[in-house]
Amino acid sequence: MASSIIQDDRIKRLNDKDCVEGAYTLYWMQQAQRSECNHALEFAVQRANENKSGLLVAFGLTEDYPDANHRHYRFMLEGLANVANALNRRSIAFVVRNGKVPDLVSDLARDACELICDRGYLRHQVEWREIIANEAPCAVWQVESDVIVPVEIASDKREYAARTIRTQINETAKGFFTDLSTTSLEKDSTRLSVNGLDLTKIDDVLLQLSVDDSVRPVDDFKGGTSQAKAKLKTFLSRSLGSYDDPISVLDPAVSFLSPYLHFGQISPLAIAIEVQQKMGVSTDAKDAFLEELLVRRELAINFVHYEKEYDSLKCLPSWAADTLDKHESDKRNHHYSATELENAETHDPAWNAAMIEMKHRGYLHNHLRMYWGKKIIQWTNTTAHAYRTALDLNNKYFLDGRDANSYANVAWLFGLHDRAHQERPIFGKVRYMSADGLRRKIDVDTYVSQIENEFESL
Ligand SMILES: Cc1cc2nc3c(=O)[nH]c(=O)nc-3n(C[C@H](O)[C@H](O)[C@H](O)COP(=O)(O)OP(=O)(O)OC[C@H]3O[C@@H](n4cnc5c(N)ncnc54)[C@H](O)[C@@H]3O)c2cc1C
Repeated sequence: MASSIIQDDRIKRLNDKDCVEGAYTLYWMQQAQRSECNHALEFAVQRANENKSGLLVAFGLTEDYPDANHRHYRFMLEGLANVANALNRRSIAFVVRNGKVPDLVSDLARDACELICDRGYLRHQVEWREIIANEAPCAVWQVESDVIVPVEIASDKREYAARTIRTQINETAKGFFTDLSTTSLEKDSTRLSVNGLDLTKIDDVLLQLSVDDSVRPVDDFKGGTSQAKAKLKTFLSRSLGSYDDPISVLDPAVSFLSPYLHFGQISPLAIAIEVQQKMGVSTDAKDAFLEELLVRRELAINFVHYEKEYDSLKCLPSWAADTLDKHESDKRNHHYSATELENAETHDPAWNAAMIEMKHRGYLHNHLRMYWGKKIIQWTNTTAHAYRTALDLNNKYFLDGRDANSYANVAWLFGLHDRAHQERPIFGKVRYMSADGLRRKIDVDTYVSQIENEFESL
């Protein structure tokens, strides 16, 4: 059922200042880059109507966003162009400005009655909110919209594994499966005059930005909510029903939604509701998908929220750190530098194909990500070097990189959220994955020839 009610658990005051006289109510959009099923946006509309003010939505584009390159910026700008059109249709003003995010938001906050922001969980996102809540002369509200269950409701501590958070998250999720309807903005705000970047000319915007352009945009993924919804529609009609079946390499039954989730171009709640409501699909298939979207994804968010060292090996459980340490000097039969790995110059055609696909498509199926990452541990000389190489390549090439999922899953390769296994060379008690293990999951030969055919000439 559609409702404009935003659960109190999603809302938090970030300072104790009052609502003041101002030219507009300001929504600083950063994580939830969408106009649909965005609790922060709907809350901002409600506050603007209450304040009898217009609504300005502002996005801060910074050239030195951690680890971002041309591939990420283009995808994001395509999404922001979608947001601009959608907000315009709702008579809401939207501005994207380039600069230091806290400075440009604080600048706009000087003329605001109130400021509303959404919620990302990485270190710099938290720091930006703290600075802005301090500097804004008005009340600042945070509204959490990129999880199904608000992170502190899911758990009040860092969880050990999926098994320790699953019951609580599945139980509490029931209270949050409420679709969100839109509230009309009473005061047309499209005439608010604020200068920003022209999103009808993304190429020009990209030329103005000094960002790393060594990683090119990809053909298979275009950014934006409309693209995300098209992917979801295809997934629901063609693949959800076989989500719990073994994968076909040529046509994997996955949603391809991770880049859109990463940039907040689609809401996890909206996806989950559509999955639940889909007729003619088994409960097992739906549950298997929700295990990933709800339990695993929100376990990763629990991890970056409660673990300060989420991007360092210090985050590992002690059993994993100890066993890797004990086996660090074990002999490696193959040894590659970070450059050889990045150039896909190993003896293993399946691994090379995965690296090539990652570089050119910006995406890999989960089984291939596992194999790719486990082999980096096996073929590099220290755990620290393996961790840094895997995380750097992950964040450089994946469109969904630099996400809570990136940090949790790269650390998972080294034992995070996992249990001890039978001890073996190099890995110690950390889970191992062999080439045969990959062969049991996918048709490796077909996969390798498919990648060679598709990307050989590039
Ligand atoms: C070494 C390694 C690195 C990874 N790096 C990333 C990364 O940088 N960014 C990223 O989003 N995911 C990462 N993952 C998790 C997972 O592989 C991807 O989320 C998934 O493959 C994305 O494809 P999809 O959207 O088609 O997934 P689907 O199977 O359609 O799943 C739907 C959604 O559920 C979530 N999900 C699926 N699998 C996982 C998982 N294992 N853990 C947490 N959430 C999951 C994602 O949000 C995904 O979009 C990594 C996994 C491994 C093993």
